[in-house]
Amino acid sequence: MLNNGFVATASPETLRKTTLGEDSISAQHVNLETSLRVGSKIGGHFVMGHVDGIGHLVAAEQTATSWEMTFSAPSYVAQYIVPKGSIAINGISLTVAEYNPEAMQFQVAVIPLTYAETNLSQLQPGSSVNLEGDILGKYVEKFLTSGNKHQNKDGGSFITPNFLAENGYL
Ligand SMILES: Cc1nc2c(=O)[nH]c(=O)nc-2n(C[C@H](O)[C@H](O)[C@H](O)CO)c1C
Repeated sequence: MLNNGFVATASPETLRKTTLGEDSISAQHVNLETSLRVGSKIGGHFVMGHVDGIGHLVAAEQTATSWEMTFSAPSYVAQYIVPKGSIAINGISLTVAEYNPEAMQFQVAVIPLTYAETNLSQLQPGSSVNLEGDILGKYVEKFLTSGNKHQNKDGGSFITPNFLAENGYL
């Protein structure tokens, strides 16, 4: 800890996967958030801080009530994006307004509070951002692709597409 801040160590994995590894990172503003307390209200979705990959701002358009920002995402992040689902951009919990799977681009509507409090306001077309897909999608993917490894006491798999659909995951 310093008097006016703190120092963090970035591992090689972090430098590989996030914008912290880019040459242009120095002197940039960062978004800070204290950890969620167990039992407190959740204002967005579960942001783990585990960045999956880097995306880019494609375009930003100011409307009467928000900034509509379009981002591109690499395929390994795009696979977790669903319309009206959640995504973390630079650690900010945001709702996906629209998703274009062919272009691997998605849009978010940034409200004035978020625009004022985060570094989204400093992005220019082409700026890189850290993307984190919703962890719920990662668990669903794991269960659906892990075959019969997850068995109930009778040897059958209890996680089936029907089970997930009935419980609101699909
Ligand atoms: C789920 C969610 N979605 C949006 C959104 O679609 N657009 C937006 O501008 N803000 C959203 N927020 C709130 C932001 O996460 C919050 O304002 C910032 O993290 C600053 O605290 C949240 C929590």
